Amino acid sequence: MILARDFILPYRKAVAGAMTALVITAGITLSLGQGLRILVDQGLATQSPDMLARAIGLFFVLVLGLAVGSFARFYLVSWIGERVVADIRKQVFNHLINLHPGFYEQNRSLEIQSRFTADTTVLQSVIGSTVSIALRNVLMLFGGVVLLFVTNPKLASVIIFGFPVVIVPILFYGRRVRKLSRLSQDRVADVGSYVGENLAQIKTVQAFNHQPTDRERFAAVAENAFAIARDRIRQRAWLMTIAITLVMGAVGIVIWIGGLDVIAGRISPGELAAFVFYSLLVGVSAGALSEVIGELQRAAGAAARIFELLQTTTEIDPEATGERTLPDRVRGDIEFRNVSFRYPTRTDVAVIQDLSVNIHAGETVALVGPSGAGKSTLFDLLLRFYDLQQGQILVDGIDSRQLGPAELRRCFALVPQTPALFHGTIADNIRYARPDASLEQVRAAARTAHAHDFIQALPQGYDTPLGDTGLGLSGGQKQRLAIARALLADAPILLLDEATSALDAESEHLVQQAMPGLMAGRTTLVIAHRLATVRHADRILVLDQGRLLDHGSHDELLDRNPLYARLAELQFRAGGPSG
Ligand SMILES: Nc1ncnc2c1ncn2[C@@H]1O[C@H](COP(=O)(O)OP(=O)(O)OP(=O)(O)O)[C@@H](O)[C@H]1O
Repeated sequence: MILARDFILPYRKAVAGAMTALVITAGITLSLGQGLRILVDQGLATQSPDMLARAIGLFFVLVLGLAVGSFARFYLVSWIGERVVADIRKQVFNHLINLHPGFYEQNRSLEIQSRFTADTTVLQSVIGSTVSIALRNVLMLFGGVVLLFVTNPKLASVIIFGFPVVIVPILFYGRRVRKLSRLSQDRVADVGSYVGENLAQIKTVQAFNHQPTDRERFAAVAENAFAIARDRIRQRAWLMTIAITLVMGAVGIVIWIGGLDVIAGRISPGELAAFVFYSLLVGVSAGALSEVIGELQRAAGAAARIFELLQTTTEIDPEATGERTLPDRVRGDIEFRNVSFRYPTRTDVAVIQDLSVNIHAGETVALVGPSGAGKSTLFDLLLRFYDLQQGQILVDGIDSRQLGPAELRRCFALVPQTPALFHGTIADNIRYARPDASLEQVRAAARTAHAHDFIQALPQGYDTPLGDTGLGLSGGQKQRLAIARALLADAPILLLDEATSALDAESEHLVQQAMPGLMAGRTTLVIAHRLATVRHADRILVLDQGRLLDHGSHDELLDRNPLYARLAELQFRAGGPSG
């Protein structure tokens, strides 16, 4: 299996060390019974302090061995668990971050996140402890049974016959407890997600005075969790009671039968003591094994889910290097040649239909069309998030499919409609495309993007940490950060998706002012929502239902294209200084 081959085999030395420690500690634990026998028979029964001292001496040697062995076992096994899980997490992340974006449309990212964290944690606890507990107890169980027979075959036979009577009820209740504890964990997760959802939306909750309803609903969730937990506790209490009664009852019977043998002189007291020790050991190991079996099954499930993720193949491999490379200075010519495209999840709709257009280096082209016309899809295709079914997209005359995705994407800087900000400082976010950029370069980009002033006004300036989603910044400020990032990326082609309505007039004015600096010397494709943008564009492409209806300047299109005239009237908000 992949787990053993790819992840555990590299650490075979640690595994061998752990196994050795495991066998040694199990051996010592088993030999403690023999030590006990010597202690009772030679140390105590002979009433000789010398013999007692020797027996105790042996005992301490064994204990020392056990202590050292347990240290090695615990350290090595836990180390392997943590090491393997760190490797798995890295490998899964490296795989996920390269998967084609389409994958995330078919799989909920929350689900994938839970595989990533919860399932790897299960694996970690299993590799880092459960497997070792299981192996140790298997060794103890078999060793214990063998030594029971070695110590006293007659009593051992009594135990073996009595074993099922003790173990079957314990297994039965053990299974019920396990089932209930899984249910109970699920209910606790419900409690967690209910709290998480409501706290994340706290303003909506309070604005609509929804607290009484939430209190009631949450009470039900919490009470439900309690009810399941109560059942589990009750079963567990029964399990404990039955286990103590049966195991101790069995021990009592053994002591009784064995005691009679001791009195009759058929066996020594030490033998009886060792025997009781081994029967307890066997009982405890069997109990422990029954507990970890469920855990091992859970781990098998977790491993399967993780490796399923690793085995999904990416349709567009960003690591792949195509057969061609671009020159150092890309001019930024783009050509769509008879491009047709359907999304893999919805093959019945042709989102782009036989689209051909030439965009020249340095040109600013506005994409305009009703919602769903396919404007964003063109960006996705340019960035090769999806592959075309028909036609070609050429950059500087080279078919983009002949370029490796990484080679292709270095030609583009993207400013999405909702700017994506990441955990880190403002400077980190601007540096996103060029992590090695100096603070001076970051500041220069921010100045051109008209972001410098508001950044300076923040208490920590460029070192202000942003929350996961850029919490604490206005829509316009986020947009200008995204522009600064694109500026610093310094790519020959700019893909700009204008925000539709997130900006107030003032921010929009600033964003508009930042535009010329951004567009200068670059080929710019902009999904336009503003009059100012279309007026400034060299050319406007009018799209409808995946087709290119027309192209030309604002005034030409107003005259001759009824769809454009309608869009111009309805859609373009005259934001910022119009041209
Ligand atoms: N990932 C996807 N899977 C399947 N269909 C999609 C996907 N993304 C978009 N579509 C469909 O493709 C069509 C074009 O969508 P696209 O987002 O390109 O339009 P748009 O012109 O950018 O619209 P808007 O201005 O509303 O953003 C729409 O009908 C949409 O439903």
